[in-house]
Amino acid sequence: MTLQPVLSVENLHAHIPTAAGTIRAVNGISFRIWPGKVLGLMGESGCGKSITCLSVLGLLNGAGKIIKGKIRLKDRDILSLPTEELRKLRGNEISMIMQNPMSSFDPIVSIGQQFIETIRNHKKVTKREAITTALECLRQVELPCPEDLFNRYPFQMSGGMLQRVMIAIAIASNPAVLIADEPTTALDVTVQQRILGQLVKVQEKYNTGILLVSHDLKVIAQMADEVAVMYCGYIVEKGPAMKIFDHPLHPYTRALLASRPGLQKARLKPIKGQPPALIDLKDICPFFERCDEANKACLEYKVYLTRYAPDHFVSCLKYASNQEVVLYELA
Ligand SMILES: Nc1ncnc2c1ncn2[C@@H]1O[C@H](COP(=O)(O)OP(=O)(O)OP(=O)(O)O)[C@@H](O)[C@H]1O
Repeated sequence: MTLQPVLSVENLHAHIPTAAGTIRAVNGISFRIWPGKVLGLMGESGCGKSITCLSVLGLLNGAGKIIKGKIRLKDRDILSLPTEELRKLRGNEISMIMQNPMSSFDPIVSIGQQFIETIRNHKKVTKREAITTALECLRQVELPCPEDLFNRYPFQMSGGMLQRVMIAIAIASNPAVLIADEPTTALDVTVQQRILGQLVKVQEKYNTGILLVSHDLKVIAQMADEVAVMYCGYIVEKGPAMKIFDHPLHPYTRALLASRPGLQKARLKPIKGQPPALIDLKDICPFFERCDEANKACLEYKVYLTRYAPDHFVSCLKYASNQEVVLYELA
């Protein structure tokens, strides 16, 4: 039997219309998530990571629009599903854990009530069955005294505890895919490690495929099997985590690794300049202005993400063969 990805995203474009112009937030990205594997999505702030997650979850909600592309959850075409079907899918086969757990809970409803309602929104079970499932899931994420937590309100819990409740809610449906957008950013290091440990348990126990978004390279290095590096709405490099961290190819990936506290001991070197505005982004290599290795040819040829090794992809003229580049049309 051939292994099927749990989620596949193909040539996804998502734009945000604003009064000042169109923000090209996601520009033709493709990736797959495999059962029981973690894809780490990393890149600077504003590069389109969250808009990618929201697109996959069908939660752009009018703020943005998917212009083209395909998103498949196993063999279902998510983009063609009616809103109600998509809502059922969310919280069932595809679950999410967001950066700020406090804003994901209703402050005036107890944790237990919110947990039970979420379960019963997606499954035809009695209240008693929902309580049993909820308590079991809270125990799985090693929260002490789940019965006591049931009666608490979100403000009576720490960020780390709420994040674990979010994971408990996410696993209640045994999801095929879990989208975790900066799940540990707001937490101190000890709590962060506990949350990451929980995610690994979910991944192993349920064979869940995880899309893990983080700007923390250590988190990505610790968790990801594969990594996609995003810049200005493009994936500029993609491959096994070991290759991306040990032998990065794209000048942006190398600059990003050198600029962030991560695994290397060398002194941090900030990336010069700023990313270009995504409003009416020009159709040239988005890293051109900041790249130490750029030359005139970068302005003449367009390079797509191309295969450098069987499992390693990069979009940079340096690595492209003649067949893989296209002359820009002169304006
Ligand atoms: N609701 C919105 N209205 C207008 N622009 C938006 C909106 N949400 C995101 N953007 C813009 O879309 C682009 C991509 O944003 P996105 O939130 O996906 O980036 P990100 O990589 O997740 O950043 P961060 O790491 O800071 O969360 C940015 O230029 C951002 O300013």
